[in-house]
Amino acid sequence: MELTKIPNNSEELEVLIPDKEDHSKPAPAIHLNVNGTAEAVAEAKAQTPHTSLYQVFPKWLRVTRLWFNGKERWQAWGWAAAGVLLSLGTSMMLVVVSYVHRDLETAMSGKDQGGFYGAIWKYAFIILIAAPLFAATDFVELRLVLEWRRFLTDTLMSGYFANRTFFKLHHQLGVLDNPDQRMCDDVPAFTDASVTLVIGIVKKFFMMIGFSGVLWTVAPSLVFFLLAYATIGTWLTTAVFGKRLMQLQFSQLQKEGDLRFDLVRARENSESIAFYNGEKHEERCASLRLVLLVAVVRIKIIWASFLALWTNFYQHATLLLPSLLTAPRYFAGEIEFGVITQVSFAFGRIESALNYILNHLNELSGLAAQAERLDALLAAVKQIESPGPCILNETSDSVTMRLDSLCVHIPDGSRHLCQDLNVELLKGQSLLVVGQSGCGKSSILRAIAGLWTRGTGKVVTPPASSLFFLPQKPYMPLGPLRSQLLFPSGADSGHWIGNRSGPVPDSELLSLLKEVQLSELVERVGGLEAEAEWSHVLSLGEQQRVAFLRLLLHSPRLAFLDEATGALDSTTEAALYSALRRYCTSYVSVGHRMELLAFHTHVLEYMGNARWQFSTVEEYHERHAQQQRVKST
Ligand SMILES: Nc1ncnc2c1ncn2[C@@H]1O[C@H](COP(=O)(O)OP(=O)(O)OP(=O)(O)O)[C@@H](O)[C@H]1O
Repeated sequence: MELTKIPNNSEELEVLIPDKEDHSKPAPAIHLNVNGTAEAVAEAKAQTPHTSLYQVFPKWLRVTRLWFNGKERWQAWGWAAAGVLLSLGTSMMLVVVSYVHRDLETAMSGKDQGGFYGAIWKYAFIILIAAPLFAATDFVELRLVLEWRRFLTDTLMSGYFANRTFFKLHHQLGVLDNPDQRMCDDVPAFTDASVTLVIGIVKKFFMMIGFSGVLWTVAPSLVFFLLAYATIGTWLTTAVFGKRLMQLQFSQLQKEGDLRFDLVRARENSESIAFYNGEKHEERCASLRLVLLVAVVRIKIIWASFLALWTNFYQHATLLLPSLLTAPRYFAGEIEFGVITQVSFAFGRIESALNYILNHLNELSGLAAQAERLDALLAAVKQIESPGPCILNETSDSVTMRLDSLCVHIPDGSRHLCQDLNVELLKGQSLLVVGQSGCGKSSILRAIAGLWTRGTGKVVTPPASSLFFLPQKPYMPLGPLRSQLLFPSGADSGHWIGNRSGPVPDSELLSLLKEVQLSELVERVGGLEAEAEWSHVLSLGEQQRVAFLRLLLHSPRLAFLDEATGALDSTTEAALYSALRRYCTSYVSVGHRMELLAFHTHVLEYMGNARWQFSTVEEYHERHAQQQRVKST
């Protein structure tokens, strides 16, 4: 094991980095976004918010308003009102219990048998009412958390999947870590903590009102003392611990998400990693993530311990104060013995109510971190919804495809891949995009599909429902073979495909499987309803043929194929393109093989320096023949 120092703001922390092969060697550099541990911590620090607890409050309100001001607001307010009313009931019940206690103890100390049994009966009656009241409070709180969580996750997921935000968040912004973790983990934690803390504050507020009355009648000075004591204590504690704990909580959530993302990525790419023997690298990457996570949690534990030390000291400092103040009056015979215990009880309740924030600072800082992360996710989704000046995507029923003065930038805007590109494709025409690797062929398709919006100019195509894109990497969703063939339409929604009125018949699927040269597949895997991990069970070429079948099935007005047959041999590729010409009148392909020219009417060729040449296939051949002649002379 190797000891590495991870510096932090005010303290340095030693963390253990396991080095299983050679104990004397330092861990090798791991290429995450950073070069080493110290940089990783610095990066994490730069990403954590530098806001105080009070500054996070508007963000918490923004996230909370989504439900309470949204279309389900009546339900939201209904659950919240029920929660508050029940809290009021339970708090009042505790005040009543304190009076019964007082009577009970006074009766015992005065050897008043009748008073004692009277108090016992009262107590039994109160329990009869209190038990269902407390159970109902729990029920309402749990439902409130659940309904809020359902709404918030659903809203965030709608935003995430709308307008291909999930793609743009990942590829364009690149600044928001783990949106999936924010929706799955942060939302339930946020709703749970919000309900617990808000209902807790409401309960404590009612309790404080109730017990202040009790205390006021006996020792009004104690009420003033408590108010001043709690105000100073809360202010001091949040100022010293609040911001730091929130930052650490934020950082911890981020690190946990990163670690899980690493492990999920390793699972998704298990075959490639195994072929490369890359497991050591992956393990080291994940170990480093773990080291960073543990480092943050260690610092958090230190701060939490200091907070616990301070709150224990702060709370116990006043423990005997009520007895000290009321005992002289008891000895003088001015008050009964039960009054002393009631005052102590009321004092404790008011103190815990007033110091609620102080006692729950850990939870509060966790909630602040979650509010910060959810607000950032909402802001990122909103930013994507209104991206500012960008490529205009227009739809027209009378146009097959037109690019007007198109200029496509890479997502960070640092360079452009095409400039002033003008292309018009008429019905029945097809276009092959050619050029060296990395010149921007796929990016032009991304811009046409509306995935990349950074740039200028205009793209005019038929409506999205008449287009079909085949990406470089075929996607195999979970589910039976039938869903693989029908994707992106559902297995029970044949009417989505080409305005059909019913599901796609099996005979049609079998004949299309024949077209893409996969006629034996159904029998081989055990029928159309057979389920498997298709991306592992099928070869890349088979996956590309399944994807091609989807295209034939949907027979769109305009299809886009991004090296969609790259894993196939030339004969199969030619067979698929022959089928494509029968099923689809216009299409745009990206490809490297020159044999594909035979299946297209036009070519868009990369000429260097972000310039492209649009011509017919004949003009393309003529141009290249001329270039050959120039070279040979
Ligand atoms: N998300 C991204 N962020 C930044 N740059 C990107 C991103 N995706 C692609 N690029 C860059 O844009 C350029 C064009 O990429 P593109 O995928 O369009 O190339 P291509 O011509 O299709 O390449 P190939 O033939 O190898 O598939 C490349 O230099 C690539 O590094």
